[in-house]
Amino acid sequence: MSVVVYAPASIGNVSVGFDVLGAAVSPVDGTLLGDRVLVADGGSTPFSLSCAGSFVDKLPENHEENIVFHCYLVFTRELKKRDIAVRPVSMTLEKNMPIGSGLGSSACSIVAALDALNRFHDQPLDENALLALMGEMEAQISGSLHYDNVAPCYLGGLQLMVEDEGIISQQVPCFENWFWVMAYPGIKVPTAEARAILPAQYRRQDVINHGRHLAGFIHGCYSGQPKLAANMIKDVVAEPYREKLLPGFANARKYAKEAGALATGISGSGPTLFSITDDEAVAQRVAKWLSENYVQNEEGFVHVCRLDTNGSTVTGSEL
Ligand SMILES: Nc1ncnc2c1ncn2[C@@H]1O[C@H](COP(=O)(O)OP(=O)(O)OP(=O)(O)O)[C@@H](O)[C@H]1O
Ligand SMILES: N[C@@H](CCO)C(=O)O
Repeated sequence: MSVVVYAPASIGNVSVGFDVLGAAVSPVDGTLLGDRVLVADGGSTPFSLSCAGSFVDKLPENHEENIVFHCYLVFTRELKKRDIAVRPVSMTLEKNMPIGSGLGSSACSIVAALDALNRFHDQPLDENALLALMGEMEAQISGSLHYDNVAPCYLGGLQLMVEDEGIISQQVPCFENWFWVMAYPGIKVPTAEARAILPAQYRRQDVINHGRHLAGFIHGCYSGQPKLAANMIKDVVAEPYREKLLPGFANARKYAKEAGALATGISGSGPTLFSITDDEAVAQRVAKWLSENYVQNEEGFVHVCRLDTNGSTVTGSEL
């Protein structure tokens, strides 16, 4: 028996909810924008890991530094705590996501690995326990606990972190007709560095605006007011400080607005940007412009996406 799990790209923060809001996305043309992990019977070897995929060269050379190995360690730790037998596993990571991109690349590997390990063992951990482990792994990589990539990547859709009453994250309704244009310029911005440049404290007016924007956005989503929700997509917490890490971001946002996009922001800690529109022609026009003007090298790409409401999914038993 073996299982392959696909985990999609995600947009941390969605501009308006620093560390507490995230959205999973998938390209409309069916391209797999996410990592896949295969877990198969390891036979007489307790654990092995091999890696493939278009971004395999960007992974740490030592497999013990790969987050997938650490996922195996924490998963087996949890099984041992519960007196559940750990099976020998042979794992393969298909690394399709650029690292340090703002697309939740580490979250893709973490979610695909833990979901696949759990399925291979007949789901001994429930959704919340597994999500808590995913958060632990993301914190190990970025230096702080935030679920805004792993939660949408695992559960799908637009997710709000409530982190109370035993609930980590819950889904918020969003607008099915929105296109999310994702543009990765091809340069790297490490999450830990993009967090280190943020202020430790904020002015009262910024706190008020942040609360107004996030509450207004969630209200717009629940009351079916797309224009209000889109107008609320403004970031006073991270974007003003991170913009300098993203060459051409201000220009790109200006172009997208003139072209008719509803909102544009930094995806996670960047350098990927997202731009929202409800008009496919606008999405294609913005995507073309971003390909020609925001992408900096051959590693960059642009995808027109929809919200991925599935989150991580089984794609079969072979890669
Ligand atoms: N399987 C893996 N996938 C991605 N990064 C990994 C993996 N294993 C180890 N790493 C390391 O984790 C770090 C990930 O860095 P970072 O958090 O900036 O990337 P990211 O997850 O792509 O960021 P973002 O969430 O903004 O997309 C890198 O140092 C990378 O070498
Ligand atoms: N909320 C996180 C997402 C990083 O992937 C940040 O903006 O730092």
